[in-house]
Amino acid sequence: MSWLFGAEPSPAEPESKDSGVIEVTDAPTDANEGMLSELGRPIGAISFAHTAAASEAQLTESLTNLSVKKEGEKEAPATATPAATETKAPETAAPVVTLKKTAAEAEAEAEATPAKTKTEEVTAAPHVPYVPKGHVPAVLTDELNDEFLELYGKGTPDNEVRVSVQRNDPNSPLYSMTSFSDLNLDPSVLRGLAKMGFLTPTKIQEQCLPLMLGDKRENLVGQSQSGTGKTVAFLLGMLGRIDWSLRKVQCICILPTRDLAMQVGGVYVCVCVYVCVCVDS
Ligand SMILES: Nc1ncnc2c1ncn2[C@@H]1O[C@H](COP(=O)(O)OP(=O)(O)OP(=O)(O)O)[C@@H](O)[C@H]1O
Repeated sequence: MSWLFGAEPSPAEPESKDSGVIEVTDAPTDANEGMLSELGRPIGAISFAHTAAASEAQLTESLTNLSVKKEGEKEAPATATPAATETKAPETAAPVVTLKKTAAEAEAEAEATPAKTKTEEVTAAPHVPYVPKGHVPAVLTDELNDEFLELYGKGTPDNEVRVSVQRNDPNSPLYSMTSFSDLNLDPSVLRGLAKMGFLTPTKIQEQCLPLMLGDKRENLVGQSQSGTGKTVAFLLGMLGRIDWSLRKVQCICILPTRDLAMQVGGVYVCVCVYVCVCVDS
């Protein structure tokens, strides 16, 4: 499953000299297995790669192949997709950001583990473009989207309490000293984050975002425990790289299952509530 991020169509479409595509994957990796058993809780991984100047034709072909693969195979690993093979090998090794959890957090999370690790059968479904309900024009009223925030943005009341408690614990991976406004993000994105109640980044976000959004275009692999904010980390990394004036595909997000893609799409809708970008799957 892939998510495409691009700017809303505009009349003038200047060619960008730097029209590379960002590919993001979010999946558990085999390399995590040791840590999984050590920590007793799933550790997700995100990877963030800059693909040099892929043409729209290449991109369309990659996406067509992705759809074909999806129908022909039960679940193809994200790294085996044709789109992934377009990625140029990084000149230097991608930085790896890994966060370990505290004993207190391990205990608190032990109860949630069965639900998080539960695997579901994914049945092959015809490819139907997904249009998020919250995909609306950039100019939005403050009343909009409360339904989405409830569904996706803040999670269950239990989760809200858990997240807010941990965010005040300096030993928690959810704790962070910096603010999103220090991260050079578009004001509309900051507004969306504030609407979700996200004022400061979690640790994985704090460490990954400067690398993803810095002047030097670095590829990155990030690992942290489940529920520590990786999804928002890679979404912000993509959004921070989009040139809003272009009406071409600029980001592809590859996810291992349709369910996860829907979930990430929901978060995207919340974060982008004040931003005008198109999403397709
Ligand atoms: N900066 C933030 N401030 C407050 N809450 C946040 C922040 N970032 C993420 N959250 C919340 O923390 C919870 C977990 O985030 P998220 O699902 O992105 O974690 P994850 O690491 O991607 O988890 P998984 O590995 O299970 O996919 C969600 O309820 C999300 O809304």
